[in-house]
Amino acid sequence: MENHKLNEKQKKAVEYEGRHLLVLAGAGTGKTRCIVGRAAYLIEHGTSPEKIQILTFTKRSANEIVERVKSSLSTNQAQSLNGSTFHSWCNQLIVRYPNLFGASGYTVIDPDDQLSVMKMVCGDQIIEYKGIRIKPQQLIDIYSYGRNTRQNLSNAIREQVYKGKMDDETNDEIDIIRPKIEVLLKAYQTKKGEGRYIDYDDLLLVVANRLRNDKEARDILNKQIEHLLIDEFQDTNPLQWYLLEPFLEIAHFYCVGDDAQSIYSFRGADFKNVHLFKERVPDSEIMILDKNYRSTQEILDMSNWLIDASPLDYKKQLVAARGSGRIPKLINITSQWEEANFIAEHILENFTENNKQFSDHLILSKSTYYTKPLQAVFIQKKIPYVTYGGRKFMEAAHIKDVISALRVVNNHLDEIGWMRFLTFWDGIGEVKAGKYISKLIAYEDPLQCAQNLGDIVGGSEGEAISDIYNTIFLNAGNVKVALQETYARMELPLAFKYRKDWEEKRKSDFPVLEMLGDNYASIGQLISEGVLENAKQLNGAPVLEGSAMSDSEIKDHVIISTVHSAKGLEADVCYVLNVSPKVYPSAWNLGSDDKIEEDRRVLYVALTRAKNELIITRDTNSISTVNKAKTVGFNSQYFLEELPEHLTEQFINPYNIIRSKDISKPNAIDLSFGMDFS
Ligand SMILES: Nc1ncnc2c1ncn2[C@@H]1O[C@H](COP(=O)(O)OP(=O)(O)OP(=O)(O)O)[C@@H](O)[C@H]1O
Repeated sequence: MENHKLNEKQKKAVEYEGRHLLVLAGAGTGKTRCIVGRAAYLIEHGTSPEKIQILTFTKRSANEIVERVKSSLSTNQAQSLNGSTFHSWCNQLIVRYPNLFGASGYTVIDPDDQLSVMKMVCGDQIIEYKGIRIKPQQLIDIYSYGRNTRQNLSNAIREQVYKGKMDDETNDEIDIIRPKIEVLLKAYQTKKGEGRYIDYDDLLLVVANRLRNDKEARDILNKQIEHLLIDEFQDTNPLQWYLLEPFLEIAHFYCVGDDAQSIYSFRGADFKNVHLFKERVPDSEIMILDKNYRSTQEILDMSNWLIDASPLDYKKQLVAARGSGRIPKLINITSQWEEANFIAEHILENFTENNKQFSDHLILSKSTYYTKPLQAVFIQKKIPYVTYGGRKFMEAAHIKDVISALRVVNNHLDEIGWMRFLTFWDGIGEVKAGKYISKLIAYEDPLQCAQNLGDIVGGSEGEAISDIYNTIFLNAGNVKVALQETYARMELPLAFKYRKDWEEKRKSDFPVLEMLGDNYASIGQLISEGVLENAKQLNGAPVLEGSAMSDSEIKDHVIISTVHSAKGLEADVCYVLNVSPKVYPSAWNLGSDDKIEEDRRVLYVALTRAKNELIITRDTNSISTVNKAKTVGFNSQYFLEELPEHLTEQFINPYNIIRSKDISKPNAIDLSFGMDFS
């Protein structure tokens, strides 16, 4: 099993006998390996897998860890091991104990739906003061930030609207704007209650509040959970801690984290959870890992240099267990097309000549938006790729249309669901839909809706809508059939609505959706859990976002990821894009030391993903602009400004790298034909 490949310190951490442990360790030092090893160790030593809960930040890493535990054990002992995100774990608890948490009949709404509710609440009201206009999305952000950081409304407004400024003028403005925001946020909460909606953050609160206040709930879960294994502990936020705290008396905590990789403060992450671990967690210990097994020393030298230049003291100097390798390359480019072509050529060369697979290549960018030219070049050159950090399967418009029909059968008070389902049909606009909805939500149950829907809507749309509603109602116990029947009835209008890219992109998602239906016992479960899952990971059926190649053909693909979605990933060759002034750190963040340091950690995470080859690109135009700006006293605080020369090898024009293999003057052609005519 995996423990055999553990070093002394890792082994000690895996076999920890005490109550609560934090494994504090640098990039690539085996934190994931420790979680995998710990779960396997516990199971091998008699803990039943159902009593172990692994908590991660993405469904992808949860699946990966669970799969690794399973394959590291000789029998299928780990079949029922559970790994999930905080949100989906809470959701599972709520679904498993509907009475205990009192949330049955509630619909989980995703961020898009949250925005719809907020828009309904705002109507035509506008909050505007001194040139600052607060839009519904910003209201959601303030609300979510306040709840995740457990800070009061004024502080949440300060962070989200005023970039954390503390001066008197800002204080006065916050005092004026706050009451208007408060009214709308309270109206939003009321609307959620009326529609029986719970948003993602509510999932955590529902569980946390119950456990904190109810001994019976703690006793019940005490029988259910023995060990919590928590990945990326540096990125837990105060709300997550509020949820975890009551579990301290229920379960053993096994946390792994790296303070130098904390990159989620904009969602309220607080790496004090790492620094204050011993104070907050009685009966706990901290163990440290420092030997890096992922990268060669040259890659670590650059990463160490970056983090060492921080005013924060991370006490991190990673040492490569693998020894020395290639020096990182710093490629200066003049346009994104040049960058895209260089990367595409480099990958193709590796693929055809160096025996590498596409999946040996990982491309990291701060935003997916920046990678659009790269994606276009990949499509053109037929390089298969997937993107991480893009839109989720269940959040795509065509999927949400079909799901909206199921939502209104599951909860006929679901106004967002009704709005989407009714306005899907030609001839029904928002005003008409609003009138129908007020009648529909006055009914006591979905059966009455089923009986009256046709009459309320009237005409051919009324017939179609009522037919779908009744069909779902009758098949509520068989999610797959309900989905098939719904899709069969919506296919034509769907194909029309999305005619631009129906055939090549959207249509093929529906067999996946139906397959997904098989995993759920009820429509309610599909809706509440399905919105939290990324269907890409389910049943091993990949749904490619962006690539023109058909999904089933591709097993081997390049990964294009945002740095934020790249936690835990690693690859032989890594390209870190656009490490330019004004990007690292971002020009937006220059006013805040905390944000500059977070950008530094983002770059650190990116650099430390590479195993053997690290290729960094940067825009020469922005360097020359910054140089000019420097003469007038502007300081970009660019991270690579003082980069010591020996840490990287620099190139000016990337084509030189590919073409430098050729000589500059053409030889005369040598036509010795090699045919022996003797
Ligand atoms: N004891 C070991 N012997 C050999 N290889 C190891 C050992 N421990 C870890 N590795 C390898 O080192 C790499 C990094 O390990 P892992 O992903 O567990 O680190 P991590 O600390 O979670 O990294 P990060 O936080 O940067 O994502 C992996 O390829 C892993 O297989």
